[in-house]
Amino acid sequence: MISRFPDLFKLRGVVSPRTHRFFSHPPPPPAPAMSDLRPPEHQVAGHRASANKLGPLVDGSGLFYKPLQAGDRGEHEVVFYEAFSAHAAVPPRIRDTFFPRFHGTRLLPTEAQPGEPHPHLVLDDLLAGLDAPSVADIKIGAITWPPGSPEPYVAKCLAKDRETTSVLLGFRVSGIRVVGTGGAVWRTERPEVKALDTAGVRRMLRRYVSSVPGEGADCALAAAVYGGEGGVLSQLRELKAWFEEQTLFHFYSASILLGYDANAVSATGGVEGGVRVKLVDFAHVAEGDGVIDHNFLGGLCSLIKFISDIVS
Ligand SMILES: O=P(O)(O)O[C@@H]1[C@@H](OP(=O)(O)O)[C@H](OP(=O)(O)O)[C@H](O)[C@H](OP(=O)(O)O)[C@H]1OP(=O)(O)O
Ligand SMILES: Nc1ncnc2c1ncn2[C@@H]1O[C@H](COP(=O)(O)OP(=O)(O)O)[C@@H](O)[C@H]1O
Repeated sequence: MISRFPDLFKLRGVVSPRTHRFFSHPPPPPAPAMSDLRPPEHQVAGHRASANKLGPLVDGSGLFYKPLQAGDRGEHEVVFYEAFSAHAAVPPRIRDTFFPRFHGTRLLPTEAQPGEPHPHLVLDDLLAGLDAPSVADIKIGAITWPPGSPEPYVAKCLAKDRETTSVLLGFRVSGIRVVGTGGAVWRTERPEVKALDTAGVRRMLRRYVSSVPGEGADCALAAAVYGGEGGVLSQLRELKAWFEEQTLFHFYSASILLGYDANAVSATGGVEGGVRVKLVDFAHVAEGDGVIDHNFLGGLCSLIKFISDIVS
């Protein structure tokens, strides 16, 4: 195993990883047929599956299949999930509330590589069961590359962090999809989100909880989705409390994924079935080494402030 962060294996309480154990976890459900696999309709950011590109797949069974990325990145993400899933010091409530459950890895056929099955992480589909998912992907941290990254990669990330709001705000919006009244879907385009400034980020966070079509933002759902018991704010604060303590992992380039069912927002407040606040994308997680993840924590505090301003 070649890993940029070999010490991740040495974390206390971690089950030692064996690589290429693509069928090593609790008996996996039967492999889906290629005809059942499709790119997730609700994906808002990241690499997308197409005829010549690998990307995540779903099969409607409640599972999300993320292809292992090239180089050591894919294996690194597997190692993270194995370490995190088994780590004795991770509170079960944090693991279960804020992270997708990991079901091991699996070789799957893909359209991009016919005849050459590719290993995929098998995760819970975080949007499963939502009738009309409104989704936001927010990449946390002013710095998005882990220590020890090769210089060209650092330069590429630094350029993106500067061009976007990452450096300034400690987070950037990577993609949003909102289901409005009547089922109309509004979603961001890549060039648009990349060009967002502070005012643009504020606009997007308002748009996410608005029911009007197009660009408008009435924030009609802000109290239900962002505020209240179990809303986004209270969950982010719970997550923040853990980040104020945890020194196990540094979550470079990870995103917070928000999800709610636009058809389940109650007029009297709250969202039936709750609002989902989850972390995704762990290809660049580094060892915490006894130090707080101030990069993630700072971005999280900044996001909390933006959202609480909208609620109030
Ligand atoms: O592959 P690229 O150049 O399109 O960049 C990916 C980004 O797409 P972008 O072009 O910025 O919209 C992509 O950005 P989004 O998630 O789409 O915001 C990720 O940052 C991805 O990094 P990783 O999956 O965390 O390793 C980025 O991949 P790497 O830069 O890590 O290769
Ligand atoms: N477990 C999951 N369940 C549902 N959707 C997910 C899950 N993980 C990721 N996604 C969707 O896929 C997108 C990209 O995921 P990510 O892990 O960030 O991939 P990449 O490494 O290509 O950036 C996210 O923005 C989100 O829309």
